[in-house]
Amino acid sequence: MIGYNDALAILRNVCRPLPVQRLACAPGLVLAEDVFSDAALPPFDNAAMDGFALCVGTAGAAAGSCYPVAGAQAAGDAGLQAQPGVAWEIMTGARMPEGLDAVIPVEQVEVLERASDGRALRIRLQADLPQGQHVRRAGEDVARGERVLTAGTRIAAPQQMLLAALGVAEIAARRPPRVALLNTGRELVDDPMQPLASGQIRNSNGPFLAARIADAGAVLVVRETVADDPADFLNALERALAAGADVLLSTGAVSMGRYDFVPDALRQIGATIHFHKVRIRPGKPVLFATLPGGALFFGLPGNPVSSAVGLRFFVEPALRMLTGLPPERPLKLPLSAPYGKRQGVRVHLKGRVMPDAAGRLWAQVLPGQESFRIAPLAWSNAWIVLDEPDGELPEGALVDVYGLGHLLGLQVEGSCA
Ligand SMILES: Nc1nc2c(c(=O)[nH]1)N[C@H]1C(S)=C(S)[C@@H](COP(=O)(O)OP(=O)(O)OC[C@H]3O[C@@H](n4cnc5c(N)ncnc54)[C@H](O)[C@@H]3O)O[C@H]1N2
Ligand code: MOO
Repeated sequence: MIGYNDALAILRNVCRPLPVQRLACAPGLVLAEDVFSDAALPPFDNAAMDGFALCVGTAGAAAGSCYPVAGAQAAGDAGLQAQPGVAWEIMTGARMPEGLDAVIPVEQVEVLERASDGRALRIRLQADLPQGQHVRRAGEDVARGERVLTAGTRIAAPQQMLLAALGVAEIAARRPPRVALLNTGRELVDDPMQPLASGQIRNSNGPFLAARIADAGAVLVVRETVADDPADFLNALERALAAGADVLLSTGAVSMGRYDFVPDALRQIGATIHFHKVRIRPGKPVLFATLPGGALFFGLPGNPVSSAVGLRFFVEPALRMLTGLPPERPLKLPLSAPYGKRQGVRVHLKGRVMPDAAGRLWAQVLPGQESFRIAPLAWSNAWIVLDEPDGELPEGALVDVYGLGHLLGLQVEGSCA
């Protein structure tokens, strides 16, 4: 049986990034090339405050100085040339009139004279005004030609904001992978309203994995439940491929039981099985294959937590490889209590990361680590991963911690005080 690192090396060899396309900017795309700005941000000098714009030079202007006001400049008004010695009323974001170099906020100005429409005609400064005050300079945020985003960045709202500000309509990117999910097992019931017959259980892996696949930046194109019949399974596989799936996932039927048909069914259609069974817990029977047309196939074990580990530690790294995201790195956090690791394999533990009263984070191994126990999974907010070999870990030992999803980060709420 291979170890996790060898399995990951096989994934790296097999998973080729999806083709690069020119696509309209949208959250979820992963940049395939660096983005350089062909505009400056801000695009022109503008006011950071509502007030009055003046030319004060390097000496600045002193409190008490008086100025006539030539007019008003609002956001959206085109540039204009200011005459020496006059002020312009100005609004936040308005283009600075040419020749003016400082803005005094309206709160620091006394209006000495107003027109009949209320417009200020003459002002006195109530504070000193240094050159450059409250002026946002062109290019201060982003210079023209600057590299603003690097290849391998996933577009989320902040990147979308930057690209929108720069007027970038299209990027060289990789689309989200398309994933199909087939849950196998004649015991499974999908309809929550359907009473369970003897021996039946509800399909809980299906909704869990569907939600996790969306969180993992992929698009679920097919989700089916199939009985323990290889022919039904292969038909469902065909439908998934016809729907354009890049990655196919199955749950169940991948271990040693009499009805564990997935490996044989895959061989029957000429799939290449790269590995089956990895030295991990839970999730040992995980299988990875390439289908004849090139689509990737992951056979996840049926036990609920085993399917979760299969998705998090095999499928999600593969999704990163397909989209050109760099490998994930775990956080290192201290264990909240001693833990004796005796499983003889790499383990993925349902964990809870919580801040103590001082705000320091601790990683707790939750009780109930068996792979059929889903209640502790619902209380977990992290995976604690302990690699081979075994050993006694004292309280405070630094361990590898992963968020629940590769794009979710660590979501810490509440406190254990
Ligand atoms: N003799 C051996 N038996 C088992 C071994 C082994 O090495 N030798 N491995 C065990 C391990 S570890 C795992 S994990 C499971 C994996 O089995 P399968 O992948 O073949 O899964 P099934 O037998 O179909 O189901 C296992 C378990 O999970 C429940 N299940 C399945 N699908 C769902 C679903 N969609 N929602 C909720 N629960 C599901 C199913 O009812 C079974 O209880 O094999 C061990 N056995
Ligand atoms: O490895 Mo199984 O996934 O322990 O239950």
